[in-house]
Amino acid sequence: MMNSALIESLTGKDWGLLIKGQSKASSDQSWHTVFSPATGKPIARVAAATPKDVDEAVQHAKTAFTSWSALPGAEREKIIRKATAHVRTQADHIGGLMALEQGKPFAQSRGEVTSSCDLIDYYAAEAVRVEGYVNSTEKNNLYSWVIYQPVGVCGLITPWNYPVSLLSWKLGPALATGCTVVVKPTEVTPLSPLAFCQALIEGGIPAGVINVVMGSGAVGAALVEHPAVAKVAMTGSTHTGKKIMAAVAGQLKKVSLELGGHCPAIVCADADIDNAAEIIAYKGFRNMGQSCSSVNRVYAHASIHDELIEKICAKAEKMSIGDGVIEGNCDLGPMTTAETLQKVERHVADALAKGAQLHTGGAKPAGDQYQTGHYYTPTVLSKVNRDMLVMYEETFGPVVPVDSFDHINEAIHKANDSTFGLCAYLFTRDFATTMQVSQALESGTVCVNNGAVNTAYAPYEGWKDSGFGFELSRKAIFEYLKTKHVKVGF
Ligand SMILES: NC(=O)c1ccc[n+]([C@@H]2O[C@H](COP(=O)([O-])OP(=O)(O)OC[C@H]3O[C@@H](n4cnc5c(N)ncnc54)[C@H](O)[C@@H]3O)[C@@H](O)[C@H]2O)c1
Ligand SMILES: C[N+](C)(C)CC=O
Repeated sequence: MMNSALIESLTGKDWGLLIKGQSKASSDQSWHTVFSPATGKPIARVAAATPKDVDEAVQHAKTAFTSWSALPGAEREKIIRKATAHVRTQADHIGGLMALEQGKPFAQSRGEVTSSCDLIDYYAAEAVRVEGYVNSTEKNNLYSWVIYQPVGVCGLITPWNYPVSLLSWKLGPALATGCTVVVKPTEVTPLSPLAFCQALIEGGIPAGVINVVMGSGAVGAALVEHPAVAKVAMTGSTHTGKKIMAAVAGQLKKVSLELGGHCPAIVCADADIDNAAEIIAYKGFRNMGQSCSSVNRVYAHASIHDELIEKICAKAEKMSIGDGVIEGNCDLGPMTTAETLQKVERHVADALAKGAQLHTGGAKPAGDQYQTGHYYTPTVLSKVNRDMLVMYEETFGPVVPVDSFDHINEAIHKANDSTFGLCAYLFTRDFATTMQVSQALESGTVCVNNGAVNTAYAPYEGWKDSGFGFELSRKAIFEYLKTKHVKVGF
């Protein structure tokens, strides 16, 4: 729980851009206000960067690249680990800002900060493992080896649902490989990623290696288009991802895009139904469904359809909802933005108008304390079909629609009938079904009988409109490296 002294220390301030380790106002003195999703009240103001500020940040990152990339990997590892150790001491402060601006309950926000440090440490360990290799050649006096070198200045553009975690996925490999960065957090939740970067710098990351520019999508566009930015890593909507692809087309820079999802869960007749219900409720409702890997639609075998719905509803109804700044251990907070809440309301209304059945939720929670903020109750629908928005558009809210199937091929067909391909879930005890279905699903990640989509050691990449380019695992390292073949004759 956040005490009033902590809340007071975090609110009502002006936060500057972070350029070469210095906090500064934007060149045109413009500010952007950040609002609380729980109360609708202003929390703080952040400087809104101009293209001139973006250029300044990139130039400092470019200068810092020379010395940071020249450090031995072991030295970078030491500096990064010292910095994350310092960030951990600031977890209340950074997690508090996240709870205030994003709505995620304080305990979960704080946990996001510390797990992000763990992830950056995972990559710090990789700094000494950027290895090349030697080839056998066509002649005895010819030598050939392949080495990897950091790409240079990276533009890291992030969304509001996991404002620190999704930044750490990019910062970790970028810093470990010797790249320097300019971060453009979303305008909705800029405070926690800014404070996270500030703490890394206080902890010893040299000035200029990490810079932060805040502001709207136009600031992101200026960063993407800057000729000295060698690589862009962005997490966000498919719509913005496509705009970034169009913008970089003229410059041919490296890009990785983690975009939207519409993740299916298939529950077979032989599944452990309690486990399936628990994971579907957790993945469908946690963070108010504002996750790219949320369970967005369920296909349940007809024989267990009703039982599964009953069990998901029981989990949903037990979830506590509150202002996660005050009730730091509640399960769910408000949704982050008014637009996302409106989208959820529109999706549920559309489904009901087209014949869906509402089992639980479908409205704001009762009680005066929920009427101002962006609150919504976890919602379960059945009798859904492909004509309903909720079955094909990313809802990004706490709604689990459940359809049924008779034969597994029907479930596979329905699961793949999507423009997205980020994650999919399967619940079965049968090994052959596991092999057949996981092979057939058009998705970058398939989780069978579990919901732990993101682990440091496994690659994460979307298929189809969910983007491309790796995050997490050793594979992400190569997103921040250039390959060089050196061929020598004596
Ligand atoms: N695949 C994943 O790993 C993953 C993870 C989390 C969220 N997401 C997706 O993110 C979306 C929600 O986040 P959001 O609403 O912040 O997304 P968004 O696309 O609106 O914004 C993401 C970031 O891009 C910036 N931006 C906007 N226009 C830009 C432009 N023209 N050029 C450069 N940058 C620009 C924004 O300011 C923000 O910082 C959802 O679609 C969700 O699925 C995907
Ligand atoms: C994968 N996760 C939950 C960290 C963020 C996706 O939105």
